[in-house]
Amino acid sequence: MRKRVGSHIPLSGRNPMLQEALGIRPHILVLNKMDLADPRRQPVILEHLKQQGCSHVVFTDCQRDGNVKKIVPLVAKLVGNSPRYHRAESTEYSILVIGVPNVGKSSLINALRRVHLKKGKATAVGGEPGITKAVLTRIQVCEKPLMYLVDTPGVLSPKLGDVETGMKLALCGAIRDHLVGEDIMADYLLYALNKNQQFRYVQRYGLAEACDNIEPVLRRVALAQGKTQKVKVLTGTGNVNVTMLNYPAAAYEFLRDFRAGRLGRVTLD
Ligand SMILES: Nc1nc2c(ncn2[C@@H]2O[C@H](COP(=O)(O)OP(=O)(O)OP(=O)(O)O)[C@@H](O)[C@H]2O)c(=O)[nH]1
Repeated sequence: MRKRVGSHIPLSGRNPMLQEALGIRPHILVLNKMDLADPRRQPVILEHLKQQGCSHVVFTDCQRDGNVKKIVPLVAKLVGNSPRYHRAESTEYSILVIGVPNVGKSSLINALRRVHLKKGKATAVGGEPGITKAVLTRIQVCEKPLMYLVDTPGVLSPKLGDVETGMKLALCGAIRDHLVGEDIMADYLLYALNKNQQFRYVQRYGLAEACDNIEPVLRRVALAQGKTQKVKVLTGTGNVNVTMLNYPAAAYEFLRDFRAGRLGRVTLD
């Protein structure tokens, strides 16, 4: 069994209840989107996870297949080392992929298929007739050893520890933007970028210097990206069309830039 969270949030993305449910089952932690996270933080993160009893960790980039090759041998080794899973009659592996929404679970399956089967988009091979595909569908990802993955819908811990954890998950797309509010998320993102000393936004948006105030940042984003809207204003002498900056659209753009790595590599935890 296996689970994964994003490299942006290697700690906040983990679900304590899953940790418990996994128990002694062999599992590895895949930290995907490593291309978006700060590589200098990797050793500290690994050490922290090790202290929590999580020592099988692989950082991956599923868009460029980075480190994807490491997964199958590690899974085979862990299962091989677990006496409970030694069943001579069966040599296939069925692995569950668990992770918060948007972390790249489907992308991992596709990447594994590209690497091991030289095939692109995943096709379901073991769907039981009559059972909704979305519920449980096994997808072959490797021939030797014969390995299947079962994709699961993204799961979130029913109780998020604190507000900041929720914000980090939202920034990574695990919680729908509108539920939190793009403006509040943009504000938190600016705080997080400054805290991580990641100042690429200053140059990208043509700001004079780093700042703690979201308003001038969004103003620059809106101007740079042409995020304006015409608003009709009623005056005593008739209606006037005024061009206003569209701050919500600018906030959305700011979040998109971050998620695409255009604001630099950041590890939020
Ligand atoms: N930069 C980067 N983006 C990635 C990587 N892996 C996946 N993505 C992107 O992340 C987004 C979500 O990927 P999915 O594979 O759909 O994620 P998921 O976990 O299956 O999502 P849910 O089904 O909602 O739980 C997509 O836009 C992917 O292109 C990666 O390693 N690096």
